[in-house]
Amino acid sequence: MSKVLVSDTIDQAGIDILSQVATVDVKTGLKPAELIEIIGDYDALMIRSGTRVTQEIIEAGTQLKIIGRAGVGVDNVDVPAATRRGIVVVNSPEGNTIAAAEHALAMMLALSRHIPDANASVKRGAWDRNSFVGAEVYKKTLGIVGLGKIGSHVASVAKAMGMKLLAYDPFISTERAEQIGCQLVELDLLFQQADYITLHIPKTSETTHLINAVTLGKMKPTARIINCARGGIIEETALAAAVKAGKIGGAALDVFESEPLGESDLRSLGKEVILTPHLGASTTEAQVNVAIDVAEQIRDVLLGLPARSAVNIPGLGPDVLEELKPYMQLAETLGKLVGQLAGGRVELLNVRLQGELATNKSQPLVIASLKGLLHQALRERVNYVNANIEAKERGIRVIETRDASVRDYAGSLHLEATGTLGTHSVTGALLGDKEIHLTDVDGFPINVPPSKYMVFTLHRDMPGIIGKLGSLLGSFNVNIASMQVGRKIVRGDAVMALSIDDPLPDGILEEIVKVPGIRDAYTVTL
Ligand SMILES: NC(=O)C1=CN([C@@H]2O[C@H](COP(=O)(O)OP(=O)(O)OC[C@H]3O[C@@H](n4cnc5c(N)ncnc54)[C@H](O)[C@@H]3O)[C@@H](O)[C@H]2O)C=CC1
Ligand SMILES: O=C(O)C(=O)COP(=O)(O)O
Repeated sequence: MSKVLVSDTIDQAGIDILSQVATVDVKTGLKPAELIEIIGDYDALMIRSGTRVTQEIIEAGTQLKIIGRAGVGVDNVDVPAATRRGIVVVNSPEGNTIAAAEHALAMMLALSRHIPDANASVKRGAWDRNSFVGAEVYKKTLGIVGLGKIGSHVASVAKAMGMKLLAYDPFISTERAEQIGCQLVELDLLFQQADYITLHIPKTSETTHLINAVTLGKMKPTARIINCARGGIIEETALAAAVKAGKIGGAALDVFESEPLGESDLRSLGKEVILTPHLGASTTEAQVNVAIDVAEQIRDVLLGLPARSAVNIPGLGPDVLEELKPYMQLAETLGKLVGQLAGGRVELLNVRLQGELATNKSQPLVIASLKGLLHQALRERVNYVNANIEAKERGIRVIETRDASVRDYAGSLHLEATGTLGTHSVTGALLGDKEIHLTDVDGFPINVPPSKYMVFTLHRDMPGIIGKLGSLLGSFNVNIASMQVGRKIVRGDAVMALSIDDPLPDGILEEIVKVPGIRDAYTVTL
């Protein structure tokens, strides 16, 4: 039975799902050294933001197949290191969207009305109404940095509260922003005009310290900043200094450069600064959502199925996956076949999407083709996660082409591999009930479903050759399940595809090519 380590607090609903397929150990608060010591026993690791999954931990996780982040941000996981090792990293992109957006809105209102300090003063026994006169958000300008899932929900609620919305997000269109009721502007303009600035971006090299002494200087002295995205987007010492000097109205922070927050100037600031301990996703609803979402993906991957929200398998979102799954199986089979026909070292793989398939996303099909191609060399060490990297490291160039005009089948996939021993090509399509069929080998039309063990020959189309091959294989006790010949012209060159029940015993290929008329023979395992 597989073993899963849960190293941060997650909802029981997730544990229940994992327990269907694995032994689950919940061990929270582990020190890095403790995690390194035990991770080698586990097939999967489930975390939240509390565990830093470093390269060292990934390398110690020799059995690891998947790292599941029960939440959105994967900045605490060394994703490139996981990818190199072929470990899938999954998250829950939508499970806590509402929780995080509502926390940002709550922070904005709490900041405007001094709720935390007013509450504390009443609890201390005071009745001080003068110190806590607030400001309305109605008709104020909210600047949203990052108009993704959380930023968009913040926008729709803020709009309903009568706020004017500006947004900065270089990756979304003006139309999309307008749909949400936001005016897309440059960052400087947003900084200059906003009364409230809320951050909903990932932490990347571009966004680290996006809010610093210089950018703070561009804001209104009354502006209030909310960060429920990631610590480190704001330079905390610069922010604390700006608040202290009255250069900025205030800030509400849920996330910090280093968590838990240690010694910090922020702690000593007054009612204009509100701090919460990374609570954005901490609602009952969100925790159930993310735990189920990620536990299901871990379960699926441990059962050998694909994950729907893998962050390190490009182009493999749930929508794409559902539609392309049968074609990915086709691509992988064709990749295995063309790799074995090509033999030797493959230097170039041409992946051509034909017919209806030409309008589809090609990336997952290229990855699946490469996975198949590299299977011969790497066996189960190659997967959807590392196929691209492994191919690059082996110097395999990949060309993707599309040809919508090929109409032999609704949609077909053509792979051509060129290597040290020459060029081979195969084409396949899904027929009937999505059954894989090989429809072309080396330019010769055939129509056979692939089987585990196959033999292909290139020969001259002439009487008697099929009989000779049949009796040769019979004499070695090789049972032929099916046989088909593909030819372009009568008595020209032809290809024969044979399905056999067992692997071809050693030494027989050499006998096959001795049959007069047979020029080449290949045996493949699919
Ligand atoms: N405080 C908490 O507990 C939580 C924090 N988060 C964090 O909130 C952030 C946003 O999450 P989602 O909305 O789900 O992500 P998302 O991926 O839906 O949206 C992020 C948006 O930021 C934009 N963006 C990327 N780089 C940018 C840049 N340099 N400048 C401006 N915009 C940029 C993207 O185009 C995208 O539209 C993430 O950092 C996530 O980790 C998420 C959930 C809970
Ligand atoms: O989902 C995210 O990105 C979060 O920041 C939530 O973090 P958490 O799961 O509460 O540790």
